[in-house]
Amino acid sequence: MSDQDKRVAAEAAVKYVKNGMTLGLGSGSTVNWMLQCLSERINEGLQVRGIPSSKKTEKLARELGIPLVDFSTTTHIDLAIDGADEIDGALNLVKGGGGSLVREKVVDACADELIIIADSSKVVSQLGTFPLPVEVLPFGYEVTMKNIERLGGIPVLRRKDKEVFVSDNGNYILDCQFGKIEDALGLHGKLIQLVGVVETGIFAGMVEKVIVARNGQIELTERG
Ligand SMILES: O=C(CO)[C@H](O)[C@H](O)COP(=O)(O)O
Repeated sequence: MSDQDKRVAAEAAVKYVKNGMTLGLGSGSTVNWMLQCLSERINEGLQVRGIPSSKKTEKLARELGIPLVDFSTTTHIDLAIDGADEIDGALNLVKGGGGSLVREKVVDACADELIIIADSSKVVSQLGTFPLPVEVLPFGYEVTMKNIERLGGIPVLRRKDKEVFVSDNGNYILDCQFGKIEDALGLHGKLIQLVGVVETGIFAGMVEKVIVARNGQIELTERG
């Protein structure tokens, strides 16, 4: 993991931002670098507006003077820029390490284009080393855990500072180990059908570009 590479990837992504765009603002430390780069361009005269995918992103964007727009007043996003926890060769992702997967998916899914930025530690040959975050309703979450176990997963209730982690939506996150994931969309399909599951951290078929920085050099992969 390298902060330098996160910044390099973030800078490369911001070059795709054009005047007048409505932007989906992802979440996480790599996106935080992107917000810094974006605010520098805004200070130089770029006019954009952002839709944040988490309370943390909203707070930082406000501090950096990035104009925000209420999601309820627009359904069109030109470009979303987000991070990831794992990226495979088919540009499928595992996301949600920061616990913002639901809002990220809502924002990313309605963008004309989604660019993922990451340092090279996020690139994997197969998804599944990073436990899959699954957002669930707190009500009856123990039953949901058992149902996830029946699908072959080992769910762990996420905690932060010894307290149960609560998402921006008031839900819990189960970090689920499934071993290597052969069929990302298939696994998502099974999980999302379980009562109590709100969303999974599998983002499949959503990404147009992945910008990975490795030792300061950019590697761009585009959906074929
Ligand atoms: O999905 C996410 C948050 O829910 C983040 O995009 C993901 O965890 C990557 O974060 P970072 O850039 O800090 O490694």
